[in-house]
Amino acid sequence: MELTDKSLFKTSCYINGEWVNSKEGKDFHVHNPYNQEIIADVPDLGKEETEEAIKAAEVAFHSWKKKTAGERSSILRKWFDLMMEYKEDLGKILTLEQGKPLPEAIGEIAYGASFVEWFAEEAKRIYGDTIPGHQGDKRIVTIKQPVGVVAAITPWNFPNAMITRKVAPALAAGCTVIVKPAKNTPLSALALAELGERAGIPKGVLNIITSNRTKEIGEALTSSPIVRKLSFTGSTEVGKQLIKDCASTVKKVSMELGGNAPFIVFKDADIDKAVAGAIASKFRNAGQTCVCSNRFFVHEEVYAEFTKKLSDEIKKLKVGNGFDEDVLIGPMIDQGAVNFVNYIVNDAVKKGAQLLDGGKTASSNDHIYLPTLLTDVDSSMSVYHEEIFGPVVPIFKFSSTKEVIQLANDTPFGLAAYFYGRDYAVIWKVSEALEYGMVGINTGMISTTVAPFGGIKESGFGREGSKYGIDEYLEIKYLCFGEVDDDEEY
Ligand SMILES: NC(=O)C1=CN([C@@H]2O[C@H](COP(=O)(O)OP(=O)(O)OC[C@H]3O[C@@H](n4cnc5c(N)ncnc54)[C@H](OP(=O)(O)O)[C@@H]3O)[C@@H](O)[C@H]2O)C=CC1
Ligand SMILES: O=C(O)CCCC(=O)O
Repeated sequence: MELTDKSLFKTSCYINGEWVNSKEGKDFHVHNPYNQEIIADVPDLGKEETEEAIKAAEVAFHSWKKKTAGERSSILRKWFDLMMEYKEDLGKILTLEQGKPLPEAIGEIAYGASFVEWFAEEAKRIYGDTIPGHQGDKRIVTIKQPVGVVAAITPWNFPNAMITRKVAPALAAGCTVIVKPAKNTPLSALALAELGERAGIPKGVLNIITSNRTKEIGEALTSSPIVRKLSFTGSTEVGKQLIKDCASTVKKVSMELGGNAPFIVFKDADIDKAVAGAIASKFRNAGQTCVCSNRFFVHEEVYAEFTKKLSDEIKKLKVGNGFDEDVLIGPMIDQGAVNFVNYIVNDAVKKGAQLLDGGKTASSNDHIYLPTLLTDVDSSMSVYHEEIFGPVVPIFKFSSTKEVIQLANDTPFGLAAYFYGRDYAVIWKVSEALEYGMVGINTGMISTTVAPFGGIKESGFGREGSKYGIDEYLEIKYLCFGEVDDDEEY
């Protein structure tokens, strides 16, 4: 892999403005998910280094919060500019450690950078209120202040954007941050820190801890009274544990957890558009995205047409090494992910589903799962209940709007939902009836910096991006001004 700037390939951690290694001299391997080759060794930090990072972030908080919004904004803006300048290099590092096709990886860098640009601007718009007093001698004002030291725990599926979506609003608000990236994809996080340093982020404001001792780091972050906020993206199971762990110090918490997105095709839908939307929403990152469509509900009158057209498109998807031209589906992140998708598909087939496409790994590479289409699927199968996190489309048949709303909502998750139809009376009703934080109507692509990203139910709480995203890193303080005696009349 050729980088225009080789110094972006960092293999040390970043704490208090220094590039550091493990005190115990421990490292762990980072693998290329396409061929399992070792691509780097990074520090396996523990509790001690985590506590040092927390301390550094606490010290830095006192000066960072005092910078003007304009000063914080211009540092963030420089960081954005550098990300865009090096987007090809950052994309290559991302593909190498995560596997997604290079154009998709570069797209993620631009997406990640867009949060930095957006929150550079939002830093200047942290407004308070004046509120009419409840008594004649009272004046009421609110101000917003940064919550303090933030911990961000991020996943491997978006190794760049899930960091910037948390760090940019935190820094804009005046908070300082400790990031623990996923152990599969630490290199993108370290490259971001390198560019952050070049942009002028002061020491201690952004700290990156890589570790193979996940639980130890998690406990050090969640038990610390200095850390006032935890923002997490990952599985619902881990999210629930982290919420419990944060209770002991009553931290402010944001959780962006798993999904089980329905994709509904009504009988009046534009079927070609629905097929294009299904491909876009399902196969992004080989299906390893929390907003990927998980269950496809298609009206019985258009079931055959939709299935045939989708199957034709699925056959065109090229799988392979993310660095090869025209590849649209790269490898799964690891063997565990391949095993899980295999289990989901085999369970469905055993219970009567028909396999129209895929259903196995590629003959050339057993970490690439072929795009898979299952029909005759029903609610007895795991594919109905579980987040697949892989390139599998299970199609269910429905006959009435009432029935499909019930099916769509029949899950503890509530992140994203999609539907295709033309009747605006139905569109409004369905939009309101779906118990999800985000709904795509006649589109399979909903993610953007400008809109609030987040879920309800067991998909979590809190919103990222948009004008709301910065609120997660702010506290509202209310000032009640009483009257001071003054003899003069005005
Ligand atoms: N909502 C989403 O975007 C995502 C959802 N998922 C779902 O979760 C499934 C499993 O994926 P997986 O990667 O295991 O997701 P996890 O939830 O295990 O990992 C996400 C992040 O949390 C960290 N983590 C895990 N356990 C702890 C802990 N006890 N304390 C502190 N941090 C912790 C991980 O660290 P480490 O890497 O060191 O283990 C990683 O940084 C997927 O198949 C998918 O269904 C996964 C990723 C993202
Ligand atoms: O799977 C995730 O958690 C990342 C969401 C990516 C997006 O913003 O669309």
